Amino acid sequence: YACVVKAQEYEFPEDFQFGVATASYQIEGAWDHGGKGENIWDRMTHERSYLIEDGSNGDHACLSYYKTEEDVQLLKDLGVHFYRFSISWSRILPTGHANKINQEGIDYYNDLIDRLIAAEITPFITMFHWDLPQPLQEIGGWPNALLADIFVDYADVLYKVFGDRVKDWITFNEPAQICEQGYATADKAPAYTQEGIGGYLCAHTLLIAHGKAYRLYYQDYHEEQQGRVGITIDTGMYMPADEESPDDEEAAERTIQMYYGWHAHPIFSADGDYPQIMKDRVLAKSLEEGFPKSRLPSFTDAEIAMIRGSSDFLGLNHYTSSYCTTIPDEWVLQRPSNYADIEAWCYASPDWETSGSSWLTVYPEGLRKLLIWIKERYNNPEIIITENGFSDKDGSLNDCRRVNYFNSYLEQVLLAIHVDKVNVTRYTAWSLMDNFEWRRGYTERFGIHHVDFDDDERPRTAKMSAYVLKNIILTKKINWDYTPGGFSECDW
Ligand SMILES: O=S(=O)(O)CCCN1CCN(CCO[C@@H]2O[C@H](CO)[C@@H](O)[C@H](O)[C@H]2O)CC1
Repeated sequence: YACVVKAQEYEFPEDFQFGVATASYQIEGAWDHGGKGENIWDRMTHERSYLIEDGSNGDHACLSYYKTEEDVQLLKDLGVHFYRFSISWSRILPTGHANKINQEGIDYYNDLIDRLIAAEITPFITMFHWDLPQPLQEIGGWPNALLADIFVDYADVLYKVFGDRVKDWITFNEPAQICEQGYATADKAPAYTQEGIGGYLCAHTLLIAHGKAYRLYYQDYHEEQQGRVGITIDTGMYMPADEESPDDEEAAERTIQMYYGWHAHPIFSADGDYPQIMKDRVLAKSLEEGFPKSRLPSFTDAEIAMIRGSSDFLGLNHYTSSYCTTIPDEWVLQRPSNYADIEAWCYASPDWETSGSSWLTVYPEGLRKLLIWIKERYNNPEIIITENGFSDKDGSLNDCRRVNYFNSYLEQVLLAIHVDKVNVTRYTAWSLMDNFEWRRGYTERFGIHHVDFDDDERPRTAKMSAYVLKNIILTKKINWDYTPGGFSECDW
């Protein structure tokens, strides 16, 4: 095994940056305070609480809306270079439309931004992390193409009000979760089941919205503000179950192209537009199902050109991977769906360590393989890992398994940088603190700080992983034998 390179002798480059991430609905609370309007997660968790594992919601969450000073102190103690957080659209524009701007909402984010800058921490803002204003859902939500221009109006307000101090923007967090889970598989708000249709219409609007928001920045703001605009797209690494099987190889490639390429190819590929394999397969399936045309909308040539290259970095959320194989015909869903369009069966290896989340198993090498895949397919873009993290259910402060996850995945980042020459410039750990984990409520914890949700003060307590991350940021190295004071040794 001499060839197994231990990444321990590698260091993170001098200018490599570390940060942590959160999202507005997951941490802020104050759901109806400070002039904020209702969003689709408020509505869904209030009206359909049975969809949330513990019947909870984000009404109070971590009460971060009232704890800016305390949370910025946590970030200072960690020594992070940047903090990735998201803006609640309905806190800035309560109806979603730019005709009514809520000054209290602006004041809240200005206070956070100014405190971060005073602490020499770069604010890294996500404009949209799933919390769509409810009135916009009532005119159809993202499947309504008109939402693209309404989103651009929102982005315009953000650039104008915060752009003098905020130079790092992400338009959308995870189009697949917003669209396929929001409008097709019902795993995310607004939890519709327009399988094979809702997700495709939603993502079509989102890609146009993203492209237009990017072009607006360069048309009206970049010259003066000199910032950057990107997008965050999530994906696992999909690998053939049997490396010798061409069918499995094809199933894996089809999956990453039609789950990840769906959103990444229009922006980051040389040609732009949806992946050809996706256009071909969805059209063929649609005609087979009796549709007069493809369920996948098509871009005009002008839209393809407008969206192509519309990102200054590639934001990547990665947690886990899968092996893929083709599914037997009898397994193929007899109804339209993205899943049936892909027609692959992907699963985690039983050998991989599990976590507190059913979908998250630990396969660090998957991250390196994915980084190489992106480098080769999208001409070596600047990659910012905008989320990576591990969940448990017990919230233990002695979170050895989370430490193991971070050390192992960061080792793969080091190998990708030094051996494979992938241009990764930043790493963001999900999450700064335990928070509202969507339909899992508070039953799954991703935080490097524990939050006591039974205490009205929502006290934050640093877990061992916070100290380990702090040490990595300080030393720019992975130190497997580092045990912070006050914690018992991990048995690896
Ligand atoms: O790769 S595989 O195909 O084998 C399995 C993929 C399963 N998906 C991956 C993306 N994930 C959304 C992550 O979602 C992100 O992660 C955090 C933790 O969930 C959330 O709290 C954040 O808000 C969100 O940005 C949902 C589950």
